[in-house]
Amino acid sequence: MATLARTRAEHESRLGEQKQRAERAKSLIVLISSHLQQLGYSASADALAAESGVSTYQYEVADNIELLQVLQEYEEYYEMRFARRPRLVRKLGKYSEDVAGPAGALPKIGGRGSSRRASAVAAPSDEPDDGRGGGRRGRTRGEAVGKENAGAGPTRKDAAAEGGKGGGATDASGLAVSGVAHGKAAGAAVEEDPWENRVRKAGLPPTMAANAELRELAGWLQRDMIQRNPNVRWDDIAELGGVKRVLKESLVMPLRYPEYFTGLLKPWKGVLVYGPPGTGKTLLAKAVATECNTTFFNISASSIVSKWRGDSEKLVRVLFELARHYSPSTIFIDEIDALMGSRGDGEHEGSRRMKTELLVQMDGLLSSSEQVFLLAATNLPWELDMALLRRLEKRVYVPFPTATAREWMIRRLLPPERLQSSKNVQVIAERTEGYSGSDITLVCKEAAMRPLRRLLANIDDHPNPHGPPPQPGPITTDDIEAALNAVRPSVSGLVQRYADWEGEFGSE
Ligand SMILES: Nc1ncnc2c1ncn2[C@@H]1O[C@H](COP(=O)(O)OP(=O)(O)OP(=O)(O)O)[C@@H](O)[C@H]1O
Repeated sequence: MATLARTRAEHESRLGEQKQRAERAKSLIVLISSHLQQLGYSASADALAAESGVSTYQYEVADNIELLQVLQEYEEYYEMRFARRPRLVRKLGKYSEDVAGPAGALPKIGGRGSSRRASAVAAPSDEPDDGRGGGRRGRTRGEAVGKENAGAGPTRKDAAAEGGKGGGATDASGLAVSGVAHGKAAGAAVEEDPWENRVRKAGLPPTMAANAELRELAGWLQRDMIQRNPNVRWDDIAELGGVKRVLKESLVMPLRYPEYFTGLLKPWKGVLVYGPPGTGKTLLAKAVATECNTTFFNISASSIVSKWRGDSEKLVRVLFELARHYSPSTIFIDEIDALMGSRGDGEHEGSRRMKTELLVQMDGLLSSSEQVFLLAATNLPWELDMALLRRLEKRVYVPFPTATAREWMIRRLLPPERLQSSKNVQVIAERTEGYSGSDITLVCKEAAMRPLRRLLANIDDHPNPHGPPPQPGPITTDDIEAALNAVRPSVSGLVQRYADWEGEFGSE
């Protein structure tokens, strides 16, 4: 009954999402039509109405809204978040000349090549490295598509949220595919992705395909937990050289050079990264996934516990079975302490069974040569079950950032042209000892927000939509001071405890 109720609730939520998407698509057509009309392209606007089937003449754009403004606000948001302007379109080289016709001619809407063009919207910058570390590096093996899809910034949590919203699209083979193709929902470039390809081709293991309950669990994992190339490079992560080395050695190199990792050197199957919250553990997992090009299961333990409480044992079994089926695979379990805290007397029976299942599955990995790896992250390693700890053969501490790492992060977030004085970078770096990477992001965001707040307090309520938007002033020393006072480090006082635990259980 519980399963039925859940299925019904999910179905209703999917219908709601579909309706919202259809509404959004209609609004977009009306906005584009209005924009075309403003530019005098009324024939194109008529063609758009005819081809889309939206009776644009029945709608008007609501007050204070227009396409240019929507784009402008997106640009401002992006710049505030990622400290650089988004690149909205780019040239397609020879392809563009083939399909676009003479310079200046509007492409036929819905015609050949239009989806390629639309897909380039919101592609991240591909400028060469600008010295702030945010630029693009040359593409390497395994990096094929993610640049277009992922942008430089969105986090796993963002991506998971997108996946959650993505509904339950299934392809002809009954496979849930929308989560595998996050980029599609976002309207980003859609090209063959090696992981997606692998998942599609492999379908479901026959035992799962034949069982409705297991199919449901597999569908959720495929839809919400398999992540496309997360597009985080090692160079996007400040310092942490020792941790990167261990992760490369344990999870990346064995896949690239399996011939070296045999016998005594057979690869580690379980790696634990631990340390204070916000220090980059999830980023590191994404870098592993980007580098290895494995099928990447990005699991948040708390989402398993909250969504599949009663079925979590089965879910764990299905997870590992799918990972084997789509191997090479990396299973990243974030907040593993939520799943595998120490076992106590008052523990719920279902939870006990789920933990036992995870241990059984880990044993299966450790004793096999299958290319399936478990990467687990926790903020509180001392709360982990000892039996699990023994199976996580490599344990690596992810510490708070050093002054140099902090300075590097701040330079990326607050480029010099935003600052009244470039000395402010050092001021923040010196004053943020004991802050995590995510605390530093908050400080920089708060500092950047203050000039914008001043601007918004005095802005004209009816701006000229065609004029250049007013720009916020520079971030002043007072803004930095206020931001440092407003954002305190989210964790303090545990450094010694981490050091003690590392001394006893660490294995770097
Ligand atoms: N070493 C780093 N280099 C660059 N950015 C970092 C680093 N550490 C943290 N950050 C910033 O902090 C944010 C949070 O990092 P992340 O989610 O990887 O931390 P976490 O250790 O997994 O946190 P939690 O334990 O709370 O899940 C990142 O998105 C990034 O902006």
